[in-house]
Amino acid sequence: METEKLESTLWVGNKRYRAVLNGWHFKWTEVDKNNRDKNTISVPVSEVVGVEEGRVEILPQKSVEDTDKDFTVFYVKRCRSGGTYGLLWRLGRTQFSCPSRVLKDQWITNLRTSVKTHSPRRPHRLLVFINPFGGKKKGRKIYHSLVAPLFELAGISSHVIVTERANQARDHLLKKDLIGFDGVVCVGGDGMFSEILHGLIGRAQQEAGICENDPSVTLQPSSLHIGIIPAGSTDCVCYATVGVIDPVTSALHIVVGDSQPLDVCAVHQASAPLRYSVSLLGYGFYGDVLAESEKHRWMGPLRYDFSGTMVYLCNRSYAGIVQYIPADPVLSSPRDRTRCLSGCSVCSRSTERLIHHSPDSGSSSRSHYSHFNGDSADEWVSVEGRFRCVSLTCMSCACPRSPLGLSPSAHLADGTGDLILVWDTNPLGFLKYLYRHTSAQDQFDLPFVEVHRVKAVRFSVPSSKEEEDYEETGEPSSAISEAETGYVESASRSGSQMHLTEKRSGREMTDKQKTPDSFLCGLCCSKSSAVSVWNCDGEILPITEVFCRIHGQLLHLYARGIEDQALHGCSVENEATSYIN
Ligand SMILES: CCCCCCCCCCCCC/C=C/[C@@H](O)[C@H](COP(=O)(O)O)NC(=O)CCCCC
Ligand SMILES: Nc1ncnc2c1ncn2[C@@H]1O[C@H](COP(=O)(O)OP(=O)(O)O)[C@@H](O)[C@H]1O
Ligand SMILES: [Ca+2]
Repeated sequence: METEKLESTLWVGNKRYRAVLNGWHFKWTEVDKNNRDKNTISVPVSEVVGVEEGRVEILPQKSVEDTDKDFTVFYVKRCRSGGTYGLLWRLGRTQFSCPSRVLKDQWITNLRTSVKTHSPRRPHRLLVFINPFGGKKKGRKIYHSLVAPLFELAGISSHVIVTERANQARDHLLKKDLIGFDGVVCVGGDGMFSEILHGLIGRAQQEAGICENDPSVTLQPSSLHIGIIPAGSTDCVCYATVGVIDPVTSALHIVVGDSQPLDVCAVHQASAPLRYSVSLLGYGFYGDVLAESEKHRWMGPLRYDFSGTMVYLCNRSYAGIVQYIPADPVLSSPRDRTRCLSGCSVCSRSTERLIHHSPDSGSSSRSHYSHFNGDSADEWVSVEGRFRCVSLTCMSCACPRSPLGLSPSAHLADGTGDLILVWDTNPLGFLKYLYRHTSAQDQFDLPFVEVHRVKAVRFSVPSSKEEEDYEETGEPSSAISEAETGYVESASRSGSQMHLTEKRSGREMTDKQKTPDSFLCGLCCSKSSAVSVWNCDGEILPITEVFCRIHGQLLHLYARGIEDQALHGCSVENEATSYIN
């Protein structure tokens, strides 16, 4: 737009600059005494956070020196962070002096207009939920000292709710008036994010008159974006969508109005309410770790390391039948060694596919997905045996514990999930599998591990297992000991591949029958069970049988995916954790 263009001499300290605003970019180039150009700094106007009169400072505290020929521009500055794959965003600030007051007013007006024109998706009003008990219990401090000043600078007004109980945020989003809000901010961990996800998706279905419990309907995306300020224990959704766990970086992505679509897995259970998952839906090891960790919440984030060790020592595996509908292998593969980065072409192609193929009304139009006992049997692949863990994830699940994640080549918004089957193996083999999550070694290159890119999954327990479990205890995951150890061969992939699996019945064990493994279970968990539970983004689902369907791009986050470090020249900085300790 012509009116936004501006070019003049400006001063920064005692150095003279030629400053140019051309609509999309604001650049300033140092000019030496002989009028030769030196360094140029170029900022896309979409990354300008605010333009203020005078000489202004925001962090750590706001200060304003009201000089009439000066203005201050705040913008996004990138830094590399030690040990992570993404880029840290910091608030850059330059104080300019103009030759006249008129020119200063012109710069301020043109810069502000340019931001409005070229960055139209910025939020103006946000609903903020803070979980004061998430992670290291620093949610409130993180929000008020690091995030709120940035929102204020960007002219965002926020309504803040510090939760007083679990599910308060979900219930608020399901029932209260949300008119006027552009988005919802979650200050907490993956469990808190899950509450907000349930609230917003539920609300969108209510408003569209869609029955979300029907696995065959196409769900309606929520119109509100979600911003995540990481303040939890795992913070996997933040790490996998931004590349760093850093409140300032996340707040700046919210301020500039970034938009990252996200796949969501709907988890249908026969006799329990529908759940949604975006990070990990895990049975076996990850279910057991979560169940164990709930007893040690007082340990904070360390509870997962402690419980992970205990559950590993218990050396458990579980019988299961896994069925899945494979995704189109031509589009991508979980073993193609690519990574879903900002501007990912696989996800962009999926956007076109999803937009063109989604039914226009979005209401209860039928898709080819079947119900629990459904049809379209020819598409389903079935495997059966004993598993250390069965994991389904719509994204890489990268987190500080596992910087590349459970499935490093998974895509955030391609409408598929990755199903990881870890068959029963010896303790050393399983340790090798777990250990590979902490490095760049391929965790799928192990004989007892399979990974499939899928659209839907069913999981059940061979019928005798569950019946015996229920008969003895009245509930699926209670204290049933394991006995009668033998070996049977169970067919996988319709008999094309055979897996040697252990056969166990659900009868009480005598002391004589107890193996060293179950002795350990007696020590750490006081119970052992024939069935595990599901870990659904950090929430325990105490059932075994589930039907899962991936809904492509059902949510939008204020994020842009992990930025490729190679594409951005930036300094190295190790301050990811230096703000709040
Ligand atoms: C010998 C070294 C073993 C290291 C194993 C590392 C494997 C880590 C994979 C972690 C995947 C995490 C997926 C995210 C799950 C979260 O939804 C869930 C809840 O998070 P929050 O609400 O923030 O508490 N977190 C977990 O289930 C923790 C799993 C930790 C397993 C060790
Ligand atoms: N005020 C509260 N009191 C107790 N639990 C809460 C509160 N607010 C939220 N929760 C619940 O706490 C759980 C864990 O929250 P989260 O922020 O993910 O922390 P963490 O990552 O440490 O598990 C979530 O499932 C959420 O429902
Ligand atoms: Ca996906």
